[in-house]
Amino acid sequence: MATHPGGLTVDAPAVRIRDLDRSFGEHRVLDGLNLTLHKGEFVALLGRSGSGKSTLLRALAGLDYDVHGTGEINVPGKVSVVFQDSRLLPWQRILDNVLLGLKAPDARRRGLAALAEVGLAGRERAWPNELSGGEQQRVALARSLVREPELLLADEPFGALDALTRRRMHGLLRELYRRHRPAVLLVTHDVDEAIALADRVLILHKGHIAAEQAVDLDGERGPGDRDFARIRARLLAALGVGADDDKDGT
Ligand SMILES: Nc1ncnc2c1ncn2[C@@H]1O[C@H](COP(=O)(O)OP(=O)(O)OP(=O)(O)O)[C@@H](O)[C@H]1O
Repeated sequence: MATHPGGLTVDAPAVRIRDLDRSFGEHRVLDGLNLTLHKGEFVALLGRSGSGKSTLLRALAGLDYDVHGTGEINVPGKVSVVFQDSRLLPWQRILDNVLLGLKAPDARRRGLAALAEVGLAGRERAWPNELSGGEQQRVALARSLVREPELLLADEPFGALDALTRRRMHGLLRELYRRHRPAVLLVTHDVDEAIALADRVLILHKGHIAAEQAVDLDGERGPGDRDFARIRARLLAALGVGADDDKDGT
């Protein structure tokens, strides 16, 4: 908690990044980047291929061992990460994958509850290779949620799924978010996915956050909706993409 000079108490943000630089050798990828995420806020990050989205996510997750960098990063104690591939251990059953490294007296009960939440009740003894790609991503979400993160980092979590499965996963992620309320940073190439899921969309360009767009939509969010189309057009313009070029995202 922080206190304003006037005595008003406000929540500290979930994420605060100041002047972040990250370079691979001579190649500076992030350049004076500033970013704040509020507690319980769902933010999507768009940017052209190679713009540094994964580099930023890895910096937040504390996984950027091979990068030179400076800047200030403040994240909460409990951070979970979901990647494009589920990264399940093939020799561990589903429940053991969910509980990996989790030390809690009621871990098993929590693991089973998390599996039920992602629609995999009864599958706890299955092996990862017995599950479809979409089901494996459900397990990855359960593994993240069972840790009750204050910040969920997701790097193209649905990028490898077919369109229908992806839409189902959107509904699931939004529902899990509504119930657990972590702050979320979702990296995606897909403008429609960003609008469908996030409350704010950021665009990473030339090493910093070059544009931002609030998604002030209520209820169901579909590409047929007029306000959805308005936000989409703005984001595509900020990305420098013509609306007709974007059939496959950025
Ligand atoms: N380990 C590394 N060594 C050297 N350069 C790297 C390394 N990882 C990333 N880069 C470079 O850093 C830049 C940003 O990469 P990054 O993966 O963060 O981009 P991205 O926006 O996530 O791209 P994409 O959308 O294609 O996944 C790229 O030019 C990439 O080649």
